[in-house]
Amino acid sequence: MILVLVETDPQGVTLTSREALTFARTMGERMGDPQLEAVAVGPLPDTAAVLAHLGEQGVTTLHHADDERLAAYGAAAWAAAVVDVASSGAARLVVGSGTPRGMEVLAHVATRLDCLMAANVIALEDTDPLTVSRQVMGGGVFERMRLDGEVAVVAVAGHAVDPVPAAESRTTDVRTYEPALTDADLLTRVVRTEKAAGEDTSALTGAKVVVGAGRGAGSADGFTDLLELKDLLGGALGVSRVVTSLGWRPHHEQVGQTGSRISPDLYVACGISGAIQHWAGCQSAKTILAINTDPDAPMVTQAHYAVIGDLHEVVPAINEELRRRRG
Ligand SMILES: Cc1cc2nc3c(=O)[nH]c(=O)nc-3n(C[C@H](O)[C@H](O)[C@H](O)COP(=O)(O)OP(=O)(O)OC[C@H]3O[C@@H](n4cnc5c(N)ncnc54)[C@H](O)[C@@H]3O)c2cc1C
Repeated sequence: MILVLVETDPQGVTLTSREALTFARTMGERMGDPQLEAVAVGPLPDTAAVLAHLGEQGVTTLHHADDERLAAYGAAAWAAAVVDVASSGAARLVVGSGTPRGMEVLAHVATRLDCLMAANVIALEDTDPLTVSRQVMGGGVFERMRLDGEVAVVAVAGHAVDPVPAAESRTTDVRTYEPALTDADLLTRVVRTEKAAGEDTSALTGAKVVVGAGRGAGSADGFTDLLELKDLLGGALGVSRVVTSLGWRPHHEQVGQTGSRISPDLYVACGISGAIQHWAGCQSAKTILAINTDPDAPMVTQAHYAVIGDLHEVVPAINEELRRRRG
């Protein structure tokens, strides 16, 4: 059995957990172990939506740890709940998404199961022995890792795969259980959660088109055409750290290792050099168009398409053409 720890939100199973489900299903199929089960811990915001997502991914059973002591997140308690299912079901793999919570819980799970763990995994290379590719150093370096053991824990890097539905959807059975929790499991618990004011990154991380801007914008006043392009394409603005450090744009627009990770269909990177820390946040874009005066800038050499030129000339020309075509 392949067991996936899923995180939920009011829309059902989170995007990164659905990605982890797709990844786990593919692993199971290649390992000859297609039995895919899920575990969710604590209250579910919308059970029907969660089950719809799980059924679509081919999950046969949802193990729901429903215990009031789990209402507040705590890594050790969540891990105890996951280990309960993994041990009783003899899971061969425990998979989850590489979110901060996912990583934290899975690290506890691997310790409790005394088994191997690979984090930031982006691809399955081989099944015997289990070999995966993973990204490190903020996505700038790729490693191949072999896990010589019977059971393994895998944290899947965000946006490494698309959440593709299974060939056949399932009706997912729900098994509610109360995991065995010790006092020690409950020592660390979240007591309050609050959103940082003005730091809503959802428009950027969920955008299908992102117009990126770097130092090449020139100044805080240099964004007018870039913002117009963003509006014409129905997208979001993303910027480099130089731009936020200089105070030209707010931090929640930053893309990269210390900003948001984006995976749009199109990333138009204007006046951005493509430093490794920026690349870490945009490398999952399906198509990258770089606009830059330097033909040797890493963003240009790694992009699918590039326009070599001054963004203050190129972007207004694109905007004009888009407006003309739209009449
Ligand atoms: C620990 C750490 C974490 C970091 N995290 C991040 C992060 O999350 N995100 C991030 O972005 N950076 C991050 N950085 C900073 C990163 O290393 C780079 O310094 C930064 O990404 C560079 O921003 P930039 O490309 O806008 O500027 P520059 O590197 O100065 O590049 C500007 C580019 O614009 C081009 N250009 C200039 N004028 C024009 C013009 N008129 N038209 C077209 N092109 C023009 C130039 O040719 C150049 O390629 C981090 C650094 C560290 C050390």
